[in-house]
Amino acid sequence: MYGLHISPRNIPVSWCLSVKSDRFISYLVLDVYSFSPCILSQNDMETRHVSMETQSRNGHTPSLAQRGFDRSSDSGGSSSDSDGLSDEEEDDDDGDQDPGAAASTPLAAFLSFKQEADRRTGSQGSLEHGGKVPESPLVVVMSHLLSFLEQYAHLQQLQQQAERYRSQLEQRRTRHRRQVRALRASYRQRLRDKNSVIGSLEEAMVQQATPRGGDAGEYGPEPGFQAGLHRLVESLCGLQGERSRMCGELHSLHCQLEQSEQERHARGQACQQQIEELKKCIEEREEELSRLRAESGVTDSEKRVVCLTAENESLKQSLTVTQGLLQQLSVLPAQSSSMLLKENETLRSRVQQLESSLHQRGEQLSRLERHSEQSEWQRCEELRRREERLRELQLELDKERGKEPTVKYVTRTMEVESPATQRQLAEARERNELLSDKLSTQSETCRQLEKRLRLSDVETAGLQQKIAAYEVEIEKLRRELLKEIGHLEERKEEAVRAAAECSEQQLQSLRQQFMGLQKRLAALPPTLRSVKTDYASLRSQVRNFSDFYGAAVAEAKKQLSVVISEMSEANKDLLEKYRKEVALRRKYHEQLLELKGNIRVLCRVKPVLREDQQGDGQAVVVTTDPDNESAIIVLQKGKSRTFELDKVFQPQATQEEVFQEIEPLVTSCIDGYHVCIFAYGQTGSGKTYTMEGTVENPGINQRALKHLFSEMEDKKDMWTYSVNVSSVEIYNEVLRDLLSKDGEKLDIKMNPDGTGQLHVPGLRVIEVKNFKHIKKILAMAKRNRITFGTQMNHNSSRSHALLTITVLGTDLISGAKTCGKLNLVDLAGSERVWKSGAEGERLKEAQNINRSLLALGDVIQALRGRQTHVPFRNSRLTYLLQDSLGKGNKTAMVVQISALERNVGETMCSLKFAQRVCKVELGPATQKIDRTALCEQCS
Ligand SMILES: Nc1ncnc2c1ncn2[C@@H]1O[C@H](COP(=O)(O)OP(=O)(O)OP(=O)(O)O)[C@@H](O)[C@H]1O
Repeated sequence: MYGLHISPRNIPVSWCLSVKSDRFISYLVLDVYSFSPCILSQNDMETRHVSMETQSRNGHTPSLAQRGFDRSSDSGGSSSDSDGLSDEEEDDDDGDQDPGAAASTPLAAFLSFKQEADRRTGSQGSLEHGGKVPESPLVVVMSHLLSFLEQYAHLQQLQQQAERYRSQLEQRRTRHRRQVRALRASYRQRLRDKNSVIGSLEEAMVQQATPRGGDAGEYGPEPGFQAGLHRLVESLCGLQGERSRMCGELHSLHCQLEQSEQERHARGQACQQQIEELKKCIEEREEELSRLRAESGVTDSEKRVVCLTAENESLKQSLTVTQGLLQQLSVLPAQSSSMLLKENETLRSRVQQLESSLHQRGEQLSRLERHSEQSEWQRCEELRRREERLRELQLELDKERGKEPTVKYVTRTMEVESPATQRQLAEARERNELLSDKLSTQSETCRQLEKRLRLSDVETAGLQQKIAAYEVEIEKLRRELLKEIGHLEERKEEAVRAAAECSEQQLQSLRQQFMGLQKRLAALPPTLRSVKTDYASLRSQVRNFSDFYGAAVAEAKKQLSVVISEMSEANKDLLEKYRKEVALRRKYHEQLLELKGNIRVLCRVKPVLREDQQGDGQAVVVTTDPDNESAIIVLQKGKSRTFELDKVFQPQATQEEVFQEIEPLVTSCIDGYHVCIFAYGQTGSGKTYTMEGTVENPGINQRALKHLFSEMEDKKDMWTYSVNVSSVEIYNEVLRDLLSKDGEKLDIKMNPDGTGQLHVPGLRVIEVKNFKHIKKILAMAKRNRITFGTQMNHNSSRSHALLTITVLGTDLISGAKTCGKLNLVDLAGSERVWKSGAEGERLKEAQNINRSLLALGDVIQALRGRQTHVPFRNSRLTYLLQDSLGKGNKTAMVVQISALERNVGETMCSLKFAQRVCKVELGPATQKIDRTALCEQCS
């Protein structure tokens, strides 16, 4: 176990932090005066305790750091008094400044002690546990604190070094001052000597220049002149000696300078070495810090989190196992299983809660880690700034060194130019003062840094407290979790126990069931025997039943055949009756038609359309009588005239209503009659609309064919039919096939078989199978018909169109054959040439149309007058309709009229024509039926 306590017990002037383990106790002692840390083992502390007690009894309280720094402070003290020392003494003093002195600081002692402790811990741990002993977070914090202190000690060392350099600088300055003083004195001396020499020389020169009297002057030098010369020679010799002495001095100064240069160089190297060491130390610290962070500290918390997660996982697994167990025990009573499920749910939610709280704690830890990282980073920053400062100091020092040659130069030139030397001296002083100022500011900076360090210490302490609090909390949580796990384990065991009990009960009940089944199995053989006898008797019964069943079926068949024969007889009677009924219906139908007249004339009034409401004569002059379906009244020039026809359709009459009226005629075609239905009227009165109609609202043609096919379908049990279709147009008295693409000109000829029937060679006749087919044929015929736009009709049919449908029927029972023919004719519009404005080709068309219509009128007239000769051959139209318009045929004419005043003339003409037709009697219609053989005339 590790523990931390602050013990002011035996050290009244220092704070003591002790790291206590099972094996050893280490003390970190912080001197309150010098703020210098040192590490002591237990023995050291014992010794120290004794010595301090002794010293405290003597009334003296020494500082540990003071002791540790005795040497450096001593050297500082000696340097402060070095002003009065000689050069030799100063050199000795400099030589005492050992760059490796830092190794003897308390911090170095601590480091060596710590390494020793680490080594011992490692060896002991490996011996005891055979592995690594995990470091407590407290130890990690301690080591962080110590690394702080270590760096602080480095800073102090740097300060001391700076102090040393300052004192050295001061010494050099004093030495230079002394040298300058000596030089000045020697210079003055030499000046005096020179002045005296100059004075003696001047005297000599004056003496030589003075004219001498007597012979003595002419014969040899005077004794004064010789003495001056002698003095001159002497002074020259003195000057030479002086010069050589000065050279010697200069040489010695050179030597001194070189020596000092070398010293400086050595010191610079030492400084550099120290800086390198410091850097290495910092790197080591950083590595150690990262290692610690990886192994302990933050990782420790992470390990705990991992540990808790693993525990959580194991809990989850146990929960899964419990769930599996619960599923296996699903046979347990519903109540207990639901209870277990509930418990399971609560346990799961509890585990989730714990997981979430763990997650929160993990987050808190990570926040703390971030915070500590931040403070670490700040510390590193601080360290870096200090390094930079140190570098600056180094640079300044180097600069100072670089200034030496200037001083040398000054020394050299001092001999000749004294004022210049003085000026440089003054400048050097100023620089010195500036340097002093800088030094003072640096000292100030150092003090500030100290302050900051103290603040960071306080912060570290706060962080340490926080870490401790978090650890306590984590420990609490861990205990809670363990408690919860224990609780869960108990519950799980209880559930397992309950499940085991329940399964035991189940086993018991199963055993009982098994015993019961065994008993029942023992009682089964006699039952099986009785069942076997029953089965044998049943088999024999079944065999007898099949014989009985065969006889019964044969009897039933006989009875059925008798009944069927009776039924078929009855059916024959019914069929006969039905045939009679059909014949009767046909007879009545024919009688009805005969009563109505053989040519039926219907009138359809065209409604007034939007396009008709243009121009003059828009008044409606045609009216119908609602009480009389046969009457139509036309108002012309103030006079009204009533026409009586078979049927008059109102303008609003539909296509279906019109067809209903002629439907009996179409039906008679199936029965072998020749029927002709044609539309007559002025151009644009609605003939094509009535016959062909539109796509949405088809006219008589399409509806008649549809009706034919529907009738044939109804009679298919008794009759088979084949339907052939052909279509021609008569344009300008020329016959053209509307179902042929080449549009070849056709001719009407007598059938060479001698029956007197007409026949058109080359006409395309198409057999139609169903109604869809006929639609296509009608569309083709419509496309091929010639139409042009006229003043009366934008899409006027300029030809007579004839659609011929031949229906050949065969009675399936009697073999009788019928041949009916239905001619559906859309006549070209009658028009007044002057009114339609036709000319050229249109005029020719109109003339032909009118001519053929006139021929039709003539035929009608002849038929009406029962003339022996009917002029059918006067036109192609009448010639072609000969077998449908003649006697024994059924004909219906739809007269189309316009109700407008402007067409009243044509309306009158049409109605007059219709009335004439109305009076035509064709005689009773004859059925074209061959009861013995094929209908030759129709084939
Ligand atoms: N009962 C009606 N209801 C609605 N529109 C009609 C009716 N009768 C005729 N029309 C319309 O009147 C116009 C002329 O009719 P249609 O072409 O049938 O006359 P037409 O007598 O055949 O003329 P043409 O002899 O010149 O061929 C057509 O657009 C047609 O749709």
